[in-house]
Amino acid sequence: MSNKVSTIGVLTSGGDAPGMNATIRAVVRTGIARGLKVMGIQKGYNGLLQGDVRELNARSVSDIVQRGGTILQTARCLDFVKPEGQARGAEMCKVFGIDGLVVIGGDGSFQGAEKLANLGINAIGVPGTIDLDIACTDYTIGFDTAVNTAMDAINKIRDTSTSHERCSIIEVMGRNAGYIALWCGISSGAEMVLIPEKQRPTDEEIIKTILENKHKGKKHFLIIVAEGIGGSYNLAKKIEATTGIETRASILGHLQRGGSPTAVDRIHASMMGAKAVDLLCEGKQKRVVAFKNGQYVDYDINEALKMKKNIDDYMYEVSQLLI
Ligand SMILES: Nc1ncnc2c1ncn2[C@@H]1O[C@H](COP(=O)(O)OP(=O)(O)O)[C@@H](O)[C@H]1O
Ligand SMILES: O=P(O)(O)OC[C@H]1O[C@](O)(COP(=O)(O)O)[C@@H](O)[C@@H]1O
Ligand SMILES: [Mg+2]
Repeated sequence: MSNKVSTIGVLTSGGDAPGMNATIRAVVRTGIARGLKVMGIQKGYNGLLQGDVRELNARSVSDIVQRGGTILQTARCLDFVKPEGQARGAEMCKVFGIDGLVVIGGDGSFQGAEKLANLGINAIGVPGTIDLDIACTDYTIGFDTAVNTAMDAINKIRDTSTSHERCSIIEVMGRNAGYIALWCGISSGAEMVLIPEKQRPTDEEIIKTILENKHKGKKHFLIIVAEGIGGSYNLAKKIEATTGIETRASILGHLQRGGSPTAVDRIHASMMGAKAVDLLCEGKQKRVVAFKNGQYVDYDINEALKMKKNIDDYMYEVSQLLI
């Protein structure tokens, strides 16, 4: 079957995520294997508007499968949210002969991809975010690495917390999503996990839980707080003042977004990147690549953007039982 595209572009957009480089590599090498010309667009939609575009060959993506970040760099581009910016973006694709685009990013980036597709530049989204908050897919590139990086840091904090018989509050990323916090809570053996999707317990309830556990013989305490809940330093002061238990807060921050991707991230990233190219070759329009029920599948971008994702209630309940 003949390809429906001849030149494709690839960009990364929104927050970077470990594994994005493996996706870029897969897009470039699958594209070349399918007989396509592949153009790399630097710094997301910003680079597209500025014409920061260059051809990539198989060697351009050597030695990156194991690297965090994104060699194409990324950006949040406000101009692209406006119709004039989107029209200019479509125009720039035409200038560079790009007739299909792979957009690696989160739901915001997919909205941009949908707008480009409406302007005649077919675009396919690949879910790249450490937050796991894209509804159509069970997996987003970067999540496994971010959770493992955070877990590793939490293990280290736990060592010193145990030695001093302290309470440690650890804030992990996720402005609107509690997946990293919940997975870290269960995998690190935290007493409590505070996430934006669930009603936050009051300070008094948190303190009551700590004291109940102290009476049962617990000597140190671990509380994981998602960024979207925040307030970790204040909570630490209040716990210490009320219970007399020395309490320290640590905000892990951007270290969670970097680092060499895990095998899980490299595999999903490679498979999803290859699938995005094959969808373009088949002429499928406005799709998002997803991993659902153990299969790589694709959805219409608009349908994907309308889907809702909820934290698994049973998983949240179990996180509260294992203390
Ligand atoms: N409604 C929209 N229309 C067009 N482009 C958008 C829209 N929303 C976001 N974008 C583009 O996608 C970029 C990344 O979106 P953002 O929400 O910051 O990250 P993510 O893609 O990781 O969710 C934005 O900076 C903007 O350029
Ligand atoms: O790096 P910034 O701009 O401070 O953004 C922080 C946010 O980006 C993330 O790391 C990733 O979010 P996106 O993938 O949606 O961009 C969130 O967990 C965090 O809340
Ligand atoms: Mg997002």
